[in-house]
Parts: sequence; structure tokens; C-alpha cells
Amino acid sequence: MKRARIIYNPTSGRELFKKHIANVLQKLEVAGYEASCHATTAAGDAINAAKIAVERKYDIVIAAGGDGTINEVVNGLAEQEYRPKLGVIPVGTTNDFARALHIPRDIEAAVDIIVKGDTIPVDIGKMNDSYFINIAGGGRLTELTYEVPSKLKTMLGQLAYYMKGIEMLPSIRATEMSIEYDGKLFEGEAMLFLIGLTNSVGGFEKLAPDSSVNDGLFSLIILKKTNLAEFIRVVTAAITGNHINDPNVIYTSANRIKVNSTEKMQLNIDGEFGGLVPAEFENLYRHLDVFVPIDRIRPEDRVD
Ligand SMILES: Nc1ncnc2c1ncn2[C@@H]1O[C@H](COP(=O)(O)OP(=O)(O)OP(=O)(O)O)[C@@H](O)[C@H]1O
Repeated sequence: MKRARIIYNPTSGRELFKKHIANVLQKLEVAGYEASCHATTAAGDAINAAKIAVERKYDIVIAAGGDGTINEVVNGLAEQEYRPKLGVIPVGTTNDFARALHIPRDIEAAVDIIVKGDTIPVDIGKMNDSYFINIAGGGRLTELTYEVPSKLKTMLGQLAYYMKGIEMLPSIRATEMSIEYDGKLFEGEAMLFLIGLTNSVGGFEKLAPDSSVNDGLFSLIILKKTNLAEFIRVVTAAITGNHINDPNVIYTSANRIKVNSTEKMQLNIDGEFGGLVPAEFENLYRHLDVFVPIDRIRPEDRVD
């Protein structure tokens, strides 16, 4: 019999998952899985829980939570010799990873996808010694995501980011940075750089419109130094995907990226503080197999 380990965050989003546990376990049992649950007890716990699932050779690990929980589970699975397949039940405030893979927010529907059994391989990002699933970046603007208090975030969701963003606008300034990407070099002042794995991040659905989840490449976006009015114009254009041809923006893709700065520049990794530059980024090609609704996946992202 195959074995499934559910790792869920009982504090995620609106704490919906608990009510569904019995149903979820039953669906998995009916589908032929011996299923068990681990409720995370604190930040970081899902990393250990996933490592234990690796040691115990579970066939699949199901992360139930928001992007924070999935990030931790992936940090437990990444670069292990044996890696269980990953199922996702998106019950968080932010579920960008699930959205990029078309995994529905309805708990039962998300489990049905796991039970159906279709997977695609998905690229994972590595920044220094940590792993990310959505996006990493640096520059003043990226600092705002972790300055939003988590309570406010749960209450208001995406809106909290924007409010904080608007409040911070006047203090946004450029940072001197050097970015080496697949042998090319950007050197100069920039407002921010973003390194993305998926196409939609933090409510920007078209941030990297042509990115693929398993081509081995990051989308790299560098927003060069601008004045405040230009900055607002480019960020607004990004909502509709119209930033990619903007003269203030470098929009490209790369497998390996190195970032450094003469200034103290903070890094952000999947919305959390990720230390200071220098940083090296590597795209781990098709590193994890993730359960997806296969008929909703673009043909070029399906792998037979
Ligand atoms: N028992 C717990 N108590 C408090 N925090 C926890 C617990 N278990 C996990 N966490 C932390 O909660 C963070 C946020 O969780 P998650 O992403 O699942 O939910 P969320 O509601 O979507 O939050 P976010 O908006 O930050 O994404 C995780 O990064 C994890 O470190």
C-alpha cells in the first residue's frame, strides 16, 4: 500500500483545514493510500516534518497551508536523494504556487487532484542554502512584504501589501547592484530585482507572462533607477503585464544568477526575509513532481 503524509499548518489562512481532515483522510484511504497527518507546531516545523517523511520513504507528501507552509515542505524535500511526490492543498492567505499550477482552493477538489494522480515536474529555486517556490528578490520595494504584520495579512490578505506599499512609496530609492545572469552582466542602480519561478506573484498575475514552471529557467526582472512618478507608472503597468517592454525594465530569463551590492541589500525569499547579499541563485530543473489538474496545464508544461 502507498503511504501519504499530510503536513498541515493549523494556523493557516482561515483555519479551514481542520474541519476537513476526516474527509481528506478518507478520500486518500479509498484511493489506496495509508494516510497520516502532522500538524505543524511552529514556524520551521514543516521543514523537519518533510525531512522525516523523506527518511520514512513516504510515497507522497501533501502540504496543506499557504505559500509559507509549502515553502517549508519544499525546503525539507529539496536536494534529498529520495523525494516523495508533492500534493498541495491551498488553504493559506497567499496561494501563489497553487494558483500558478491551477490547483483549486476548494479543499475537496484539491484532494481529488491528488487522488487522480497526474503530476508534472516543477522547477525549484535555490538561493544560497535555501529553497523557494515562487519568487526571490532584493531592493527597497521587496522589503515591504515581511514588514506587513501577519495578523493584518490574515485579516486583509493582499490588500495589506498594497497599503503598506503605498505608505512606503516615498522612501523607495534605488540600490547600487551587480547582477550576473548566465554570463551577462547588469551593473548600476536599480529599484529592485525579482527572480521568479511562476508567472503570478503577490496579486501580479502577469509579472512574468511567458514563464514556464519546468523549463529550468528563472524569469529575471530588473527595474532600473527611476523617479517616483515613473516608478508608479511601471508598477501599475505590471498589473496588466505591460512592464515587460518598458525601457526601465530588463525582462529576461536565466538558469544561474549572482547578485551583489556595494550597499547593504536585503533579500526576500518567498515573501520572507532572506538575509543580505551576496546571493547566488540556481534553478533546480524539474526537481519535484507535483500533483496538478493536468487538463488545465499548458501543453508545453506537461511532461510525459
Ligand atoms: N503552529 C504554528 N503556529 C504559528 N505559526 C506557524 C505554525 N505552523 C506553521 N507556522 C508558520 O506560519 C507561516 C505562514 O503559514 P502559511 O503560509 O501556511 O499560512 P498563510 O495564512 O497563508 O500565511 P502567509 O500569508 O504568511 O502565507 C509559515 O511560514 C509557518 O512558518
